Amino acid sequence: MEQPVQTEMWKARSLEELVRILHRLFAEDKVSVEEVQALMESYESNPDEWLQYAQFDQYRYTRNLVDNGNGKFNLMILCWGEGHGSSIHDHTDSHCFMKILQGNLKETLFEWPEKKGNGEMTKKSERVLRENQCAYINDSIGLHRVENISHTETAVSLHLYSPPFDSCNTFDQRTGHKHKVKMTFYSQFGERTHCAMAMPQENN
Ligand SMILES: N[C@@H](CS(=O)O)C(=O)O
Ligand SMILES: [Fe+2]
Repeated sequence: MEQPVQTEMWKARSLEELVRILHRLFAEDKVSVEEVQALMESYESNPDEWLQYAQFDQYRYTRNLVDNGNGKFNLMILCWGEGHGSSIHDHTDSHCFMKILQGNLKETLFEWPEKKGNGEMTKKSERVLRENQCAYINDSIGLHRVENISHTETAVSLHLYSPPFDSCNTFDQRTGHKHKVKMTFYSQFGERTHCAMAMPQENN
């Protein structure tokens, strides 16, 4: 009988421990997507540990930097008010892990538009991600839109991007046309980011 490949199983008992193990994994030359996903899923969300990073905005979802992973990854907490959502976007050739810390998020997958296309984008699938679940996406899987469809509950998610990036493309669902946007942090390490220039918050 074939033995299943034994990957090391980690359990992160706190957010701090999760960050510590992530640093260890990303210090290696090769990082396993499955291992990172399983590790992030193993952390049982405890609001006491992440509340300091969870800063909400009235109008749109916020991105709050938790750790810069020694340059190898960015770990951040995204806060979604009732009805907040992203546009359809790519992930700039990075790996993207998304774990739900509180509430539910709907993820809709789309195909990349045709090079010279000019029509409605093709929806591939949709699903609802629930507390403690960890999803994964990269550009070869496709594009996605993420939404907190609840009108009564906020949602909080933990995202890991490797390598880190600060811009991505957003796509118009009707035409497939893309538009490069810069992404900013609402807070970093628990401190509200100062906007030196009166720059509008340009998430996707
Ligand atoms: N990739 C998005 C969040 S999500 O909608 O996956 C971001 O980093 O802002
Ligand atoms: Fe995303």
